Amino acid sequence: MVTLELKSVEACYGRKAVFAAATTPEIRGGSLTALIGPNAAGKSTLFRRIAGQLRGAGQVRLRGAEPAALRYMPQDTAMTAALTVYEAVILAVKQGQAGWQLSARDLAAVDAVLARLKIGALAELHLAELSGGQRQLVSIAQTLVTRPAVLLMDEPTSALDLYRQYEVLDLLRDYAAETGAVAVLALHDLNQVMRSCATTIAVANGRVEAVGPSREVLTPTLIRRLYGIDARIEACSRGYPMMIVDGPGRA
Ligand SMILES: Nc1ncnc2c1ncn2[C@@H]1O[C@H](COP(=O)(O)OP(=O)(O)OP(=O)(O)O)[C@@H](O)[C@H]1O
Repeated sequence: MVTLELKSVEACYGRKAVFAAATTPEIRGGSLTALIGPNAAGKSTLFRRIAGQLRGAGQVRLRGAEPAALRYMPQDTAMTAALTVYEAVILAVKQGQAGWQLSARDLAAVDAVLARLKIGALAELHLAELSGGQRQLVSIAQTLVTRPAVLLMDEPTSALDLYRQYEVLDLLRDYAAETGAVAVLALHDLNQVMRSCATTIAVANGRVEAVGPSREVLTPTLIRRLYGIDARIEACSRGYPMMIVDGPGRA
């Protein structure tokens, strides 16, 4: 079982502290965890701190996996446009590996991830030729190809059409269930969170405001506190909880 836990974690840029002491209970692998909060709340900053790109006091405790088995997919992925899709995913396989030789296993992993994301037909295209959504799917392929034990994905569905958003979330949920990976996704769509993510971490104003099962955390009270929005939680025709937005909260 892979788990991730934050103990009084500080995350700052120079003297500007975004989090002074973020603490969570153990986040267990095997299902998706949402990281939610308003713009500039610190979601990307917390990912960078967990991924080791920012330093600070406190402890990021990873159990059941090595730090090298963590992959962070930033919101804006810089891609070298001269590469083809296939080459870009190969490059992701070789990251952290010694040497440039490709094994049959590496090639099979690339083929498998492209097939799973249904982008095999794009393999020979250059990244510059892709649409925004296609580029996001390639980033997801690069993130998943090494089968990481910990995934931190910053708004992984933001450029995808509605069908693809749900397809990718289902794929990530299946991946976490199959591998036992801890998978934390920063998401803005709370309906997607309620449908796909077992656990939710809510952040705002440099604090972890709530952590727990999504259905318990995502209450109208919390939504109003985080976003200033009046909302109700009802059930859709398939029984999933749905947030109905009534509008900005009245003073
Ligand atoms: N490189 C940086 N240097 C200094 N401050 C930064 C830097 N990156 C982000 N910040 C600041 O840190 C705070 C948190 O930003 P962050 O990008 O983590 O928010 P977020 O929750 O991911 O927002 P969004 O939902 O808009 O993507 C903001 O006040 C932002 O201005």
